Amino acid sequence: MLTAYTADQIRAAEQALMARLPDGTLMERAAAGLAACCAAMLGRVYGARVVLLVGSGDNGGDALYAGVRLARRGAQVEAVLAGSKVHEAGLAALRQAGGRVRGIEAVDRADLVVDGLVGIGVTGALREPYAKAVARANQGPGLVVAVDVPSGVDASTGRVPGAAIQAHVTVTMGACKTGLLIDPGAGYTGRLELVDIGLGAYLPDPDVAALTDGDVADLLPEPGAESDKYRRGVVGVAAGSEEYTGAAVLAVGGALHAGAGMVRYVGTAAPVAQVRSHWPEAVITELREPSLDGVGRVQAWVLGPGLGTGDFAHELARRVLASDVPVLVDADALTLVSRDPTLLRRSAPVLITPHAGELARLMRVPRERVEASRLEHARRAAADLGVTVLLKGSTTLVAEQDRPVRVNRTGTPALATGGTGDVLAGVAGALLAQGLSCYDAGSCGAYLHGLAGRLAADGAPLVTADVAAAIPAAIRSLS
Ligand SMILES: NC(=O)C1=CN([C@@H]2O[C@H](COP(=O)(O)OP(=O)(O)OC[C@H]3O[C@@H](n4cnc5c(N)ncnc54)[C@H](OP(=O)(O)O)[C@@H]3O)[C@@H](O)[C@H]2O)[C@@H](O)CC1
Ligand SMILES: Nc1ncnc2c1ncn2[C@@H]1O[C@H](COP(=O)(O)OP(=O)(O)O)[C@@H](O)[C@H]1O
Ligand SMILES: [K+]
Repeated sequence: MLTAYTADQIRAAEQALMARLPDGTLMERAAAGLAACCAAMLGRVYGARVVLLVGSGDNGGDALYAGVRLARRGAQVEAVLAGSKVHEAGLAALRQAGGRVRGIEAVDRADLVVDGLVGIGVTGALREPYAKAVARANQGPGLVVAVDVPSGVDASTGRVPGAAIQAHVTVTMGACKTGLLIDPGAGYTGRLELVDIGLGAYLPDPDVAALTDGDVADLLPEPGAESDKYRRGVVGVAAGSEEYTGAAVLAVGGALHAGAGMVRYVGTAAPVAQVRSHWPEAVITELREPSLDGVGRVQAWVLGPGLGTGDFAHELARRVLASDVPVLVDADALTLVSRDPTLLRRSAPVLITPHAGELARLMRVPRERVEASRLEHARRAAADLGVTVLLKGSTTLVAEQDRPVRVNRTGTPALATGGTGDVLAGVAGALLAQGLSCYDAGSCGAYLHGLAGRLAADGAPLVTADVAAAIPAAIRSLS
């Protein structure tokens, strides 16, 4: 599990650790790790042009001391001092090692730019002259390594209120910061490198966490010798309509490939015909009325993809949500729920799977506000609605009250294509039916969906149905 922390959590841990160590030890460790990463990025240090962007805090100190180490290995190190003050001891050490102070134009000929403008101490949008320095460094020819956090990214939230460094690599000290995993900040981070400065024992419970292959492999249920199709979990899919038949096919496809013992599909004539021809293994009930009578027992429902938002869909949604099993609420069912919040009054678990626009509608706020503060809105929706929230997007989040928000890191922009959300609903629904909690089903579902998206795309545009078909390969790739 990759765990991440807010700036306040990191500061508290650093203070506890620092109290036991001689002054300067942590910065020394940070600088040593940073210099090693810089050297690896450069390949050859001797003769390389390294430009340090130095702000007025300890983030600048890290950059200066890393610069000292690189200068001693023969790099030509230049420091651009952008702050109202500077870490004086660091600057003196750099000068002694042969480093020089230069103007911002130095970035135009840098092989490597080290962004030490600001780290966890940032407040609000970058001020001048930092913002101009950032714009110039982003346009320059050199590789860019961010110290601790790309300057301009809020370490605790991932918000980017103004200019920010676009890093190729971010070398983060002691522990990962929340803002490096959450968009928009995650999009500025590049590859993430963690330098161990000995903080581990002092860290509290994480703010957010990202699953790894091993975590997902451990969480996924494995059928045992005593399994039968009912014990493995039956997932009900209430999706599709006369107008939208494809969503039903994709959601059932996702569920079938994610290990459900059986999929029961309910829908009207047109989607029933499509589901029947694509998936002979699904057990189908054709609905003339919005009723679940005679459908048979399921362990979890997937409700909503392509369902429509008329009276028929509303009544079907009401009946599904009146059941006593977990329900995944997606797409059109989210529209129904935002119109009629009483639908969510139930005691069994609910996993909602909105994208930013759907969550904005549910929370009655502008979409841009959700996009800018995804973490805050996912958390707030989980608390206000009393449900588990899977907020889709370039980094998908799974929020549940009193748990670290799970961030999915397997996604790929190739998934930004019609119908992939329907597949995800089926996959996560199948995991719910197999007994995973909403929190685990949502986060493992997003993880497998992302891996499957990568496998299906393999460097080219993907066809959505291939994402469902690639779920078994994604599961195999975990071990
Ligand atoms: N503590 C430790 O043990 C360790 C800490 N470590 C390192 O220290 C870093 C934290 O250092 P920190 O606390 O000095 O804060 P930091 O991020 O340098 O920024 C503060 C300065 O930024 C400025 N500033 C703020 N907002 C701004 C804005 N919008 N636009 C422009 N400027 C703005 C503000 O300047 P001022 O307004 O005072 O001129 C303030 O002085 C941490 O990220 C890690 O790299 C590691 O070495 C490991 C050990
Ligand atoms: N840029 C991106 N990077 C990674 N994943 C993405 C990106 N854009 C969209 N996705 C994923 O693609 C899926 C799209 O789902 P959704 O918005 O419901 O679309 P649809 O309704 O067409 O199925 C979600 O799982 C989302 O997380
Ligand atoms: K920085």
